[in-house]
Amino acid sequence: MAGVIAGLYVITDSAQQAVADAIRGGAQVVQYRDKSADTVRRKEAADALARLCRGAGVCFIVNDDVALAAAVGADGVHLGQDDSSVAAARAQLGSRAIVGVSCYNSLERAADAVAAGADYAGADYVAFGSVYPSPTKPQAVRAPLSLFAEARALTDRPLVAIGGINATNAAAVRAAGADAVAVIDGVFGADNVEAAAAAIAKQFND
Ligand SMILES: Cc1ncc(COP(=O)(O)OP(=O)(O)O)c(N)n1
Ligand SMILES: Cc1ncsc1CCOP(=O)(O)O
Ligand SMILES: [Mg+2]
Repeated sequence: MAGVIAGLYVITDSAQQAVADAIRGGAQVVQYRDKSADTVRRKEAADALARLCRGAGVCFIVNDDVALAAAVGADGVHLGQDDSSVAAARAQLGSRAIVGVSCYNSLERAADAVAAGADYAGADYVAFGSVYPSPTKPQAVRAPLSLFAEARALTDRPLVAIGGINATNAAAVRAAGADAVAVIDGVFGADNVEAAAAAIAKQFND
């Protein structure tokens, strides 16, 4: 696993071939995000993605579901406001797991997420967004790009931007201070997934 959250971070609900294409294009992190209640399908898809990512040396994160992350040996979990706490996730996944937290447009939420508790180290990365209108989640709260400079003043941990990011705007997001961009439509909505991933990933290459 690549332990670092940086560059292109793709989010998918399963498509194996497309994920392999995105990794070839330069994705460094893959998140399994599947809102389906079909637990058998979720386990099979997460298992397959975990194997793919392990083989490629790419970091694999499960969205929302700490138990599923543990069951498939994922590198970590991504938690939103409706999900488990960082402390509970760490207790289940162990101290080496990567725990990311959605902060929407809230610096206060980010400060709380990265704060260490008595027996846990806080979040490993924090995510802000939607930074642009998102085709996947149009109702998502919007976060200004100026938030990244403010967030950098409160933590050294990786800052992830999400929402409406593509090859055209990724450079502006990086320039604003994001260490990684989490992308669904801008990669998996493209005719050529590998090329779309490469066009975003290369903007983080220097
Ligand atoms: C990297 C990353 N950032 C933000 C989110 C959104 O998480 P959340 O707010 O819990 O919303 P859902 O994705 O669960 O609908 C994410 N998944 N990944
Ligand atoms: C899960 C999530 N949270 C905020 S925007 C978003 C979806 C991102 O998808 P896209 O890259 O297609 O805008
Ligand atoms: Mg969530």
